[in-house]
Amino acid sequence: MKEIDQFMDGLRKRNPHEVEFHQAVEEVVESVMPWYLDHKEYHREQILERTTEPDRIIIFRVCWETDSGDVRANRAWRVQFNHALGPYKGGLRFHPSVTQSVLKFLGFEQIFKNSLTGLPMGGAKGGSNFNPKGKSSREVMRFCQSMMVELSRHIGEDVDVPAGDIGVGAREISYLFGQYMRLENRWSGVLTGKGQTFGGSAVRTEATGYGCVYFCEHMLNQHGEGIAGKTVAISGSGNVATYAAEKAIEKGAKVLTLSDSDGFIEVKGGLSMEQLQFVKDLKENRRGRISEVADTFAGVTYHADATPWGVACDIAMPCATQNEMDDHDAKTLVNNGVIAVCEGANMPLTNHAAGVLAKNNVLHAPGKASNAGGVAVSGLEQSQNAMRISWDRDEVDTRLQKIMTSIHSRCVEHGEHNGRVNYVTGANIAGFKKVADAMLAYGVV
Ligand SMILES: NC(=O)C1=CN([C@@H]2O[C@H](COP(=O)(O)OP(=O)(O)OC[C@H]3O[C@@H](n4cnc5c(N)ncnc54)[C@H](O)[C@@H]3O)[C@@H](O)[C@H]2O)C=CC1
Ligand SMILES: O=C(O)CCC(=O)C(=O)O
Repeated sequence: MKEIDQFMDGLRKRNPHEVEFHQAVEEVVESVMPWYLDHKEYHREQILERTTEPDRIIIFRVCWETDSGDVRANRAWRVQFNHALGPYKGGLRFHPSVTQSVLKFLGFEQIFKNSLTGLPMGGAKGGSNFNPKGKSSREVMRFCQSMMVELSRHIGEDVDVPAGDIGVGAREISYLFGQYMRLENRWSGVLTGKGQTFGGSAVRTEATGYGCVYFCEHMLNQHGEGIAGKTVAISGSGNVATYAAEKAIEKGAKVLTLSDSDGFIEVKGGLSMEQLQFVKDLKENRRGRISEVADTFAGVTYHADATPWGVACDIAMPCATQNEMDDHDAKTLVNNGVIAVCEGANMPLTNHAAGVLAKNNVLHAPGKASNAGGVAVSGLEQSQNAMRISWDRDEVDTRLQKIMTSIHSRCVEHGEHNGRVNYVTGANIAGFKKVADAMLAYGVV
């Protein structure tokens, strides 16, 4: 379509070399453009141009000392993308692959994901190229404290509320939060994903993985299928992957794989809760490699330097990182009879891989819909903090399930055609429309 090509040419010129950002925008623009051109009021007010330009990007140096007294300098960013719907909200990522392009793609996705939750949250993302792997907890603490000195000037409970992402879990959020309190001399719900004894919400840890399975179940039910008895290949072994596995097992599915950046484990009989508990301890506390699971349990095979997508399964849940599934992987899954791909990670598929799924009628839930459970419970954590109350586990889980049901309904509303739902189109239009309407109401700002 000529309008898409023209728009993308301009975006690439304005943001040279930011390939991940180009990819995320292209996916949204391809879904939204026909609808956008039919709605002249958005077009006239240049809403697409404005939503693809971040409100601001803060870039700063983070200096810290290793345990042996050596000085290190990392780069950190906060991309405050769009706050039309509420205070900026989105995670922080610590990984050597973090660049401005990666954080712009994540911040851009976050705008529409947060819109889909129905909660008042704008979109942002941040992080650093700091690599926590192999660092002691004291080194991680010093890094977090130093990062917060600058970050604290740009965030606040009504301004911007960061949370975790890859490499940022309960330990890092606690160090960041402790330092923020020290600097500001007051308690506030400035971060989410906090420990439950100091303002964190029940179910936040589990929320992204659980939400992904809730969404997957709706998607299957909508098309006459169920989740019980299905085989599931999951990638990753971090926060999202382990809690997606937990909920899938609870619902009677058989989880065949988990992975990390070195390789994957295959459990032909299906991962047991005991094995999953071992993985959680391995990754959350001992910070070891997934191969250890195969060294410990009979019936578990380790495949080095490989991804799980060659394993025949009914459902694939990529829960590790961006572009972890390419068109070759997607073709292999299709040839092996996959019926659904449900994204736990952000943008885990290349746009070509998504094209292969669409061509072969595979149900495909995009992350901005299926992994929105995490930020949704973060939004509930903000509400609890503001009201100075805390809901119990059942209350939060019930609210999470309602939000995932509502996101699914909105995808159906905007993506259904002849009884089949295109979830990518549905999620993009539903998420975009709400942001666009708010921006129209504000005038030219
Ligand atoms: N934590 C959350 O609440 C949310 C996370 N996400 C997304 O889910 C994905 C996973 O995040 P978390 O589980 O929070 O992070 P995590 O740090 O707990 O786990 C990341 C996992 O991905 C694996 N991984 C990282 N890079 C990899 C690579 N290059 N190849 C293969 N595996 C790799 C790691 O080994 C680890 O198992 C990310 O895309 C993140 O943006 C999305 C929504 C919310
Ligand atoms: O909980 C949050 O605020 C952010 C979660 C996140 O980073 C994401 O949805 O990708």
